[in-house]
Amino acid sequence: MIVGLTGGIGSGKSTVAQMFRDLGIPVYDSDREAKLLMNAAPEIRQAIMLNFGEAAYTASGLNRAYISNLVFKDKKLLQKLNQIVHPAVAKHFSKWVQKQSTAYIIQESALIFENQSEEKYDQIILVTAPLEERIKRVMKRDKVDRGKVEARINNQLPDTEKEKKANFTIINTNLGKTAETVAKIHEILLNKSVKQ
Ligand SMILES: CC(C)(COP(=O)(O)OP(=O)(O)OC[C@H]1O[C@@H](n2cnc3c(N)ncnc32)[C@H](O)[C@@H]1O)[C@@H](O)C(=O)NCCC(=O)NCCS
Ligand SMILES: Nc1ncnc2c1ncn2[C@@H]1O[C@H](COP(=O)(O)OP(=O)(O)OP(=O)(O)O)[C@@H](O)[C@H]1O
Repeated sequence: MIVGLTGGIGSGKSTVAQMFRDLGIPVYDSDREAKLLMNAAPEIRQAIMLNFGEAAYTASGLNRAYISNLVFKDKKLLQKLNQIVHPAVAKHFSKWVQKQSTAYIIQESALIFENQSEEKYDQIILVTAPLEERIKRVMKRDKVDRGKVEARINNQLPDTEKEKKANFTIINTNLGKTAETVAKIHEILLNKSVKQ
């Protein structure tokens, strides 16, 4: 059974993902794998340099600050980047799935609803938190200004839209409560996987 784990920037997806890993569930981190592929796959590297210029890479690899400065204020460029990266991630994920053997596995991705890819999942878990709290968390975590966080939020759907489509919503404001909710969802998913 394939479970999607999504939520806007700073909602706490990675925090929740770690809680599921602690329960023994494999989690595929799409952000992380996208970055690895952007560095390692020659055809992706080439396509990115062609569209974003040589400055897209430095000696140490992908120049994330340079690319994010371009794409999060220009929807066409973001679309271009997504077109290059997302199919490669999807292919890599399919191979990864085949190697797993637990009752269910999770794909963590910020963009399940934005990409209209909900059909790929048997169940979808949404992580939410109040907008202002999310902005503050990311400003603190990444040491960036409010504008940088808001630019990304502007390229994501509002939680009100996502809540309608998710099977489970975790309101992540208190870590203890979040862990309790994760444990409950885990039990439900184990039950569902038996019935499948
Ligand atoms: C632009 C890049 C280089 C910036 O890297 P950076 O380390 O600053 O951010 P990171 O990848 O950790 O993303 C953090 C958050 O930004 C938001 N975000 C990232 N990519 C996107 C996108 N294409 N559209 C909307 N929001 C996005 C998400 O909330 C994500 O969780 C990077 O985000 C990227 O390569 N994005 C395109 C690939 C992608 O879509 N990844 C996300 C899911 S596969
Ligand atoms: N309930 C919480 N209370 C306080 N801080 C939290 C809580 N949940 C997560 N955080 C912190 O907020 C920040 C964002 O959380 P996390 O990285 O898990 O979010 P994310 O949704 O994966 O973000 P992104 O979309 O940027 O990858 C982290 O520094 C994390 O430690």
